[in-house]
Amino acid sequence: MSPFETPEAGTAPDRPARRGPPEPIPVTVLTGFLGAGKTTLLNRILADTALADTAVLINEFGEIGLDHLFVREVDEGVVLLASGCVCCTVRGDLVAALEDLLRGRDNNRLPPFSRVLIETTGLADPAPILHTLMTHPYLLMRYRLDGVVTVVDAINGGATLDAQPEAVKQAAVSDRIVLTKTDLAQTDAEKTAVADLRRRLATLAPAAPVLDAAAGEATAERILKAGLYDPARKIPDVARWLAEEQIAANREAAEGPAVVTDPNRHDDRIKAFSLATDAAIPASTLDLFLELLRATHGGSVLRMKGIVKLADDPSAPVVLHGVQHVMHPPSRLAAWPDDDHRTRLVMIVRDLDPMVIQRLFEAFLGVPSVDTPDRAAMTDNPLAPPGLSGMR
Ligand SMILES: Nc1nc2c(ncn2[C@@H]2O[C@H](COP(=O)(O)OP(=O)(O)OP(=O)(O)O)[C@@H](O)[C@H]2O)c(=O)[nH]1
Repeated sequence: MSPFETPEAGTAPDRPARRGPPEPIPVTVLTGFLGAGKTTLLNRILADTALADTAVLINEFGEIGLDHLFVREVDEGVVLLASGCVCCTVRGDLVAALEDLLRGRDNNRLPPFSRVLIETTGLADPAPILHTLMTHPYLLMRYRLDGVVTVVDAINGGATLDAQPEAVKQAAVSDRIVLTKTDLAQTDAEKTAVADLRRRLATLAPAAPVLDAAAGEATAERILKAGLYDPARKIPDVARWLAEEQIAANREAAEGPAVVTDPNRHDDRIKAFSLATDAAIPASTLDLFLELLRATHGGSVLRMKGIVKLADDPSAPVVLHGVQHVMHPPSRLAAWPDDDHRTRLVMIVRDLDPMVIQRLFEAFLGVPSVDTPDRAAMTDNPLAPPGLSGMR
């Protein structure tokens, strides 16, 4: 009997029932650079009843994960992968999480799911993830890589492709590209930049349709069910990246996995860290902190997201999203999404010492510290960035 065949309960052992292997479960990888709009898209498509039986794995970069709080109806089908990036530090966790999902499904601990969606971190190099899904012997028996959906931010996308090689890879391996934030392109210059970005994406991923999220094109039906992932339909670089992964996998098999525990190992220039406080923050203090951050270090902050306890109503926290130089309008939640009621800000910065921001944050909160200017010294300073001097 083949290892895939199992006798039906009650059948005579000498006449095993002929049952084929279970249908492999399609896996979709949702990727895209920091803040491009992956979680927003995930929420939108999970609301589609056609995806009610989807298990979701979320990978986050940073010491404190927040994304899982914002995915609608977090239930036992949503698994938060360990801190660190799924493409390097937690590749083993990805395999373990996928195995665990199957076990849960097989022993009825989890509801039966018929699709898996993996949201990668914004910094993920997709090649190792795809390589794992396409070559791991056990995963191959029960799962099949269905497709890669890459989310690209229409406003920041061009600059991101210039500066971040991961973003180029994310676009090049995609089966579908979801272009977000086209609604924010208002001026002629911004609209021209979006048209340039579309041309660039067409060169990087010639076979991938580009779906405009703001125009309602990114429906569950259109972005999932891509068929079977086929590296041959991608630009030649993709096959090379996947081949490099095979070399890395062989080395790992020979020498054992590299022991990496630092979620910041991804790129020495990029650091993820978090700020947290119990204190309720006055809205004006938060505004000033964000304004000073933008004015002084805006170019270095790739991503900022957080949940904030405001002094006016500490029971209704505010969710903040900053993506490079764009600060998205904050939204107010009716209640805290989990038991942790502290303000938590996750920052991902490039070429900046996290301590600089940590001190700035503490100065605004009024935490005394040696060699740190207090808030008044910054805001009343005639040399303060425009818009800040004289503000309280
Ligand atoms: N105007 C507009 N805003 C959008 C759109 N898509 C996403 N956003 C906003 O962009 C911000 C970041 O979106 P997220 O979905 O958190 O981005 P992400 O890719 O999951 O972020 P990371 O997990 O940090 O990489 C949020 O404030 C969203 O509301 C869009 O099409 N238009």
